[in-house]
Amino acid sequence: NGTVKQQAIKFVMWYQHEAEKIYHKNTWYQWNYSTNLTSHNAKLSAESSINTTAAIVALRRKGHSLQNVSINSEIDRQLRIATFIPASAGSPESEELVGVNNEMDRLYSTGKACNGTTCYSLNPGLDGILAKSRDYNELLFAWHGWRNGTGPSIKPYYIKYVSLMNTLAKQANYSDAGARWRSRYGNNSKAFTDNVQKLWLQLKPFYQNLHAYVRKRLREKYGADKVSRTGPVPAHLFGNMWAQSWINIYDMLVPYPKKQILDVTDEMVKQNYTVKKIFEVADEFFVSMGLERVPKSFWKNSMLEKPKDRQAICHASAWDFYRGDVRFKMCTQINFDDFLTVHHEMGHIQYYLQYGFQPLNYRSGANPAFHEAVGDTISLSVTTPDHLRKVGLLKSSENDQESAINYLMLQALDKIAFLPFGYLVDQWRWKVFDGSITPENYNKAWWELRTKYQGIIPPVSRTEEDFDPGAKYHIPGSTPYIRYFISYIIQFQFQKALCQAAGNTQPLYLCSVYQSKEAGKRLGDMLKLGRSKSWEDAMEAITGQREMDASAIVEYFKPLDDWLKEQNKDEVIGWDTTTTKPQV
Ligand SMILES: C[C@H](NC(=O)O)C(=O)O
Ligand SMILES: [Zn+2]
Repeated sequence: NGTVKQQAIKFVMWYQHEAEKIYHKNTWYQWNYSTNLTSHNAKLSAESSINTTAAIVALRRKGHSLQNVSINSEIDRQLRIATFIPASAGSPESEELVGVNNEMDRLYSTGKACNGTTCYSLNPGLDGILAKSRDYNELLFAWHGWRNGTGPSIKPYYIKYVSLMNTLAKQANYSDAGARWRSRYGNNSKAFTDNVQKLWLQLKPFYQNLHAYVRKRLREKYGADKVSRTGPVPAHLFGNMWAQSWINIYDMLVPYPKKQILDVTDEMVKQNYTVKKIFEVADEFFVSMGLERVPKSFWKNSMLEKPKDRQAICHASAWDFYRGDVRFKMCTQINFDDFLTVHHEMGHIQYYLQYGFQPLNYRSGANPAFHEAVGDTISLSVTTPDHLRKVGLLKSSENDQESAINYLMLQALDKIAFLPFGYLVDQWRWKVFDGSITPENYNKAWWELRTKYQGIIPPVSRTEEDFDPGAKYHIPGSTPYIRYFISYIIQFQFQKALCQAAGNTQPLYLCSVYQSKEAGKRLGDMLKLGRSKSWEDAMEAITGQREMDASAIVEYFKPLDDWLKEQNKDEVIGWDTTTTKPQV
């Protein structure tokens, strides 16, 4: 009954429905471990990963029970479109890898730094010290303590992880795990890494301009004996555990202190903001553009605050359980950092909702950077002075040039400060996977990259007993990182396109697409594609261009770059890397 094609499609529809149930169940076991880090739950999560692959393989085989060769080949063709099974899935190495990843996640998420009997976790705790303290030695305790409490215990697992990842990559016909990760951006790895390097070189002068200004301010604050005039800066003074975002030291860097200053954290605390309120503000923005609202189940199923009675992975993440079940896991605090993170994660949730109707294989970002850019693009509108006034988080209403420079400085401390770190993490990891960085020089190679790109040095000497990459979530968490570097650039491309769609006539940095249904349609149409089309097609759908392009971020920050050039007339730009020895 019915043609071969119709019978095959009927099977694949049934297959999708069954497969969604299997994936939903497996996701729950991973969620169960991430929100309750017991060894029992680790075992269940590893078992579930193995059972899932076996169940999916069995499900596909059901199609072949139709005993008709032409239907079977049509089914295989349809299945290749509708879903995927990693070639290495179900192998003994993939089972061992799940166990190693679970243990590294647990070691990272339960890491502590103690002084005497008082012990601190990262969140809340050490990240708050890095954000608020202005005491050189207190900052040093938190920075050094966190690295002592994570790296060394993770390192042996990491060495095992690298070899398993490479074995599985080879089973899937990749030269190494880095090549497998880069393949998500297209099949020309060299062209991809050349493109990414080109973007960095375009933005490096601006970063060094910002670095020179911040170094001067930190030297004024902590003294020339701690912060040299021409060398790299001690890594623990930037308000962030990895010196990847400098917004928490904005108060030391405000260009015009007498003019309007955004202090979202202060306003949120004053207004007794709740965690739920932050999520509602973010959700409402998407809805105002005609995009999807999060389902009711989201509020019931999500973990929005750090649990009191169990250990959880606090690094924020958004989860697609399929079947319309989308969730959040975050140890949210009431501050600007987390206000931005909530919008970032709500961007992932929006993508899940928009491509939820696609075949399983297409329910993913056009490339991983697209997934990271959605929420941040919306944040560019949400954090404009105009919108913060609308939601009551900014009281003053000046919009002169000096207030604009104050505002652009805050944005640059988040977006420009991040670029070298976003770029270097996978420069290190790709070399670890291809073997040019070996366990004997993991840490030395890490700090060479950190000094070369970020212009920072460790405040205390480091040895190969340390494993500082292990003190950054994404390394033990096995989450690729170049996606964030690319996202920080393409999100301005997206914002420029959405502002055009919304009929914006203001300078790009003042544009907000709040309530613009045209902008919502432009964004929604691209999100619905998932990865059913190439990322170049998706980029064209939203911007009209087919490549990643830094001109939008350059346009957005131009007034600040000009201002910094003026400020840095007598400063040395860049840093001499001879002084990689710590300042003691
Ligand atoms: C930029 C990156 N964001 C994320 O993990 O969501 C980070 O936090 O390091
Ligand atoms: Zn993300």
